[in-house]
Amino acid sequence: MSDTLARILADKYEEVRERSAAMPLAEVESQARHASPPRDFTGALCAAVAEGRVGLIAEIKRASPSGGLIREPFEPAELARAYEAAGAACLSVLTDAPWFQGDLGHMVQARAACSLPVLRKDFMVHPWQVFEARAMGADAILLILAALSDEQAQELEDVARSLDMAVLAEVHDQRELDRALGLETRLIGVNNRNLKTLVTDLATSDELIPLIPADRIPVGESGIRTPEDVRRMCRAGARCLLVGEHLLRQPDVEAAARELINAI
Ligand SMILES: O=C(O)c1ccccc1NCC(=O)[C@H](O)[C@H](O)COP(=O)(O)O
Repeated sequence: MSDTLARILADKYEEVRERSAAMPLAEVESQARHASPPRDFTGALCAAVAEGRVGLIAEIKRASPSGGLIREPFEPAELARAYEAAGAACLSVLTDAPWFQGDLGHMVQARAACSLPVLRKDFMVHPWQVFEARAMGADAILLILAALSDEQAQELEDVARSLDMAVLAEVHDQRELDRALGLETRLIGVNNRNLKTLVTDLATSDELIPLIPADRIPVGESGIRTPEDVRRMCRAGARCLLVGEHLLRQPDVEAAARELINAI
């Protein structure tokens, strides 16, 4: 099967089935509603942009389907501190285990090591995962429109909003963008990576970001490596960027993040 997203989702539904059997929804919801308040993810991005900087969402991931093993040794807390020192606005932490060697513990460690708001980067398909994310400290979740029906996306957004979490709605084509604009979130991520084929092309952002209405906040995602890539995303209309692999492959992640933040 060549559709990577479909394979990931099949595993994810099974994982959620097992985990929710071990802890009932009401229990994980109660933990989420009693967690300490979330950090302001959207506000941190807006503040960076208002100060004339790139609003960088710096990613923490050990591995990925397209990149294989990306960083070893892998120290989420150290990476979080380096990203914060560089001036990143927010963090994104992969928590999917089978495909990214991620773990909710990575998110907990990263968030505890800094004051930045943190996105739980995973394949969210059920409210149980949103409650779990908040219970473990997440300030924001990702909703991948390619992985969700309109009804699912709306339900997950409603749960996140009820917990004061931010939502990053991710799209890869115009149809998904139109659907994302039916949600209330202001954060619209344009993923340059096709999650079916894993091919990355920054032209996706050139095409879609100009179509995003001015009352939303476009976020360019994936395949961003150089200061010129950053300027290209800015020319398209996105001053907020989500960057992972390029940073994580550098020995000095702080310098690498600073180079991208200061590219405009
Ligand atoms: O990165 C992958 O191979 C991948 C495969 C299937 C689904 C999602 C995938 N990645 C998630 C992301 O979109 C990236 O982690 C994120 O946008 C950062 O991209 P990059 O800077 O290229 O690491």
